[in-house]
Amino acid sequence: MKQIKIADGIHMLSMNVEDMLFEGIWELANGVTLNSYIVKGEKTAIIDGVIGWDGVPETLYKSLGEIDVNPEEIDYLIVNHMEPDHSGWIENFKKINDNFTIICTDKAAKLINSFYGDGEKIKVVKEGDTLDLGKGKKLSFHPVPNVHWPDTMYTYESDTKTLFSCDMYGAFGRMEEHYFDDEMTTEEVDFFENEGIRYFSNVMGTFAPMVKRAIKKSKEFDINIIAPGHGPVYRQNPEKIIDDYTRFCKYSAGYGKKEITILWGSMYGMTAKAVEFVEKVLEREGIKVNKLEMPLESESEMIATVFKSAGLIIAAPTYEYKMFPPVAAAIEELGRKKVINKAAFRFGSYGWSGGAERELKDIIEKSKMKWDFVETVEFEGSPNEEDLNKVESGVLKLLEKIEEKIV
Ligand SMILES: Cc1cc2nc3c(=O)[nH]c(=O)nc-3n(C[C@H](O)[C@H](O)[C@H](O)COP(=O)(O)O)c2cc1C
Repeated sequence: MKQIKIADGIHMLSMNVEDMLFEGIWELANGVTLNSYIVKGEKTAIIDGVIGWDGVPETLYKSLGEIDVNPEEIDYLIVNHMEPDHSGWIENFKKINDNFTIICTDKAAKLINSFYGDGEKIKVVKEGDTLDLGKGKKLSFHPVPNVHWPDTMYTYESDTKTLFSCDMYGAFGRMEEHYFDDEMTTEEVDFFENEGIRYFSNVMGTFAPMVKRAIKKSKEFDINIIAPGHGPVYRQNPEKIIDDYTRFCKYSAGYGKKEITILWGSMYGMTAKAVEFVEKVLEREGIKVNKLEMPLESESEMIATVFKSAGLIIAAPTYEYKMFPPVAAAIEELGRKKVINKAAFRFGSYGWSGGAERELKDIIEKSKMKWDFVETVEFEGSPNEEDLNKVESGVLKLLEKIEEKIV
C-alpha cells in the first residue's frame, strides 16, 4: 500500500489488487487499485476504505501510521458506497476503535447495518449536508444514486476543491509509480483509457443513465482534483475524465470508436474461413479490427471490446438448432450489460436446418438491445465464392452504417 499526498491535509492510500475476480466475475487482466483517502483537519476522516481480507486492514493501519494518523483516533468513516471492496475493513476497524461516526446516505445506512450491524454509529446525510473537520477542511455530501449501487454519494472538500467520486470516474489497472494524471506517460494515458473502458463496461455500463446524471452533478462543483476509489487521481485536467466518461456513456448507447469487432466461434473452421476473408476486406478498407474468438476470451475483455466498437460482426454457425453456444452466451451477456443500438452484421455456416439466426433474433428481442442489423448471410458447409461475395457486401453495408456512430 502506498501513501501519496494529494493536497495539504489530504492523502491517498492506494493498494494494487491482482489475484481476484472483481465482483466475483471480472478477470483483472491488469489489476485494479483500491484507493482510500484521509482528510485531516482538527478531526480526521477516512473516505472510502479497502477490502476486508486477512492482513489488509492491518496494512492500512501501518500506512496510516506512516502519515502520522493513528487509526484509533479516526473520527469519521465516510462511506461513499458500502460495497465491500470499499467498506470490508470496517469489521476489523471496530476492534481497535469504538469511538467513530460513519457518515453515509440513508440507503448505505441500511446496507451497513445489515452487513456489519453498526446502526448506532451512523449519521445519515442528505444532499448538501456538511461536516467541518476544522483547519479549513470542510466536507459536503451529494448522493448520486445508482451509480453502481443505490447508496452512492460524492464527497466534496471545499478548501482543496477535491471531489471524492468513489466508483464514478474510476478505472481498472494497477498503479506502480504514477498516481496523478500529470505524471502519466502517453502509454499510461492510453492504458488508463482502456482500463477505464473495461471498468465502465464491466461494472458501470448497466447504470449508464444514472452515470450521465452523476456527470451532470459533478459539473456543478468547482473542481481542482477528482479522486476516485479506483485508478488515477486527476489534478492537472479533471475535465479529461469527465469527458471520457461522457464518451463512454455514448458507447453504451451504440456509438463507438472507428473499429469493428468480430465476435466469432467455429467448430470445424467453416465460419472461420469467412472470418479470415472479412479480416482482409476490413484491412483493405483501412478499418481497425478486433477479433474475439469465443469461448477463448474472458467476459471482461469481450464486453469491453464490443462496447467501445462502432460496429460488430457476429460470425457463428448453427449448433443443435441454435447459435453456437459460446457466441450466444456472449450476446446474452452484452444484453445484460445493456450494450444497445450497435450496428451489426451476422454470417455463419450451417449443416442442414440452420437455427442460429432465429436464436440471435430472440436474444436481441428479449434483451431489448435494438441492434441495427445488415441482412444476415448464411451458407451451407464451406462458404463458396458467391457466399463470400455476399459476406463482403454485408461488411461494406456495415461500414456505411457505422459512419454515423463514430465518436
Ligand atoms: C454438435 C453439432 C451440432 C450441430 N447442429 C446443427 C443443427 O442443429 N442444424 C444445422 O443446420 N447444422 C448443425 N450442425 C452443423 C454445423 O452447423 C455445420 O457443420 C457448420 O458447417 C459448422 O460450422 P463451423 O465449422 O464454422 O463450426 C451441427 C454441428 C455440430 C458439430
